[in-house]
Amino acid sequence: DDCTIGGFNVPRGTILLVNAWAIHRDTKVWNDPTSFKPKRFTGGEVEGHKFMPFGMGRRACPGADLAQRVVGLALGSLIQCFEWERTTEKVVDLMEGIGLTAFKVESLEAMCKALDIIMNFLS
Ligand code: HEM
Repeated sequence: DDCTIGGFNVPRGTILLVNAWAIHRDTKVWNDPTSFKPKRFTGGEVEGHKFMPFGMGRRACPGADLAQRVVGLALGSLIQCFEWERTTEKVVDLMEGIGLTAFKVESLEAMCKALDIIMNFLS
């Protein structure tokens, strides 16, 4: 049906796209939005509820629980099983590119070496 959202009249049949990118960077919504502050998401702090990488509501991503477990597991395995080094002393450029998925403007180059514990496991 026709409705009003945030003061805007939205006619029935309109396709609405939620700009999660902008919401995630909105200073009215987040304290210091572009800073890396993992504590935002720990201890049930309020800020975590405003994070919506998997969408929200009825059509939210049904794979969110699986994805969050796999991302943590993959990242943890990479950190625990390998020693990582940068290829240069240059400060890592964290600027993101433009597109549908999040990628870096400058690709991250790194060297990794399997730790003994994982070498034993693999052999
Ligand atoms: C880090 C990984 C992932 C991210 C960031 C992600 C993100 C999203 C987002 C933003 C949507 C759209 C939600 C909306 O329309 O409001 C979506 C939809 C969907 N995702 Fe994911 N997703 C991920 C992984 C997965 C996985 C692992 C599965 C399946 C095993 C999955 C299955 C789906 C499906 C079926 C939909 C469509 C839901 C619908 O339209 O009703 N996703 N996802």
